[in-house]
Amino acid sequence: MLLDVKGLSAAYGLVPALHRVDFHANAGEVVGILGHNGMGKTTLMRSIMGYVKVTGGEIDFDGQSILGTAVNTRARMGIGLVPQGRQIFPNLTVEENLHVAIPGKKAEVARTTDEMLDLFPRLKRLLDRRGGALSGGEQQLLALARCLARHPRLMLLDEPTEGIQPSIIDEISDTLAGLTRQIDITIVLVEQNLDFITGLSDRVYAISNGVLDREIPKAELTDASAVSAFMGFTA
Ligand SMILES: Nc1ncnc2c1ncn2[C@@H]1O[C@H](COP(=O)(O)OP(=O)(O)OP(=O)(O)O)[C@@H](O)[C@H]1O
Repeated sequence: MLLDVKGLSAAYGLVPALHRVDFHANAGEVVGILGHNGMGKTTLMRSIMGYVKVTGGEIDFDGQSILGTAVNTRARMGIGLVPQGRQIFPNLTVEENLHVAIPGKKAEVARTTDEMLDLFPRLKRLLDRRGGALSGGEQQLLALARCLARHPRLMLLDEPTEGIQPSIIDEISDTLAGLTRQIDITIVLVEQNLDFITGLSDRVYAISNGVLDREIPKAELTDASAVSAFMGFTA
């Protein structure tokens, strides 16, 4: 098991956002977490990355507790986050956006940039374009490349389809599916898009009002009313 989250709770001041969340991801898996707006998806991703101070529970990464460690430490251990809204630099070019994400000397930066362009060939012809002038889908590819440039073992994806045209969503899905075949990576993604999540994930959980403690059985994922019940089971 690469990531094991046990009884994780988090709050904003006195307002609880996560209640005893339990889930895990095995090495090489794609794990999807489905939830409506405001259910705690972003808080969960940011808690695992270390941006949100948790109030209880445990997060083990590769058999080691990472609670209380800094974001940088978790990044060095091999955890990467592609944040909601992508947060690329709008005034830097695609190439510059990649370069600022890659640690190391010039040769290492050039080598890793080439590696990312092989994984995301669509970015090749966009290298000189400003981040702010990319479409939502292109920005998402760049955000994925920036995260992968640090060679994480676990990639956390916060709503990768948000604000992206349906036709490009399929391309993002194919790209992610291709990645899992090309490189050694474990993915945990949070989403509201059922088709996207079921198309990509080996296992799917639902989060509702900060509660996540049950996996949705595979057979139920094709039954919209069963999925709705899972998504609202604690409401
Ligand atoms: N910085 C904050 N301060 C106070 N409350 C917050 C903060 N961030 C989130 N919340 C609250 O915590 C709950 C969970 O929010 P979160 O952003 O994790 O949900 P989400 O599932 O990612 O939603 P969305 O899909 O809208 O991004 C919500 O009730 C939200 O209003």
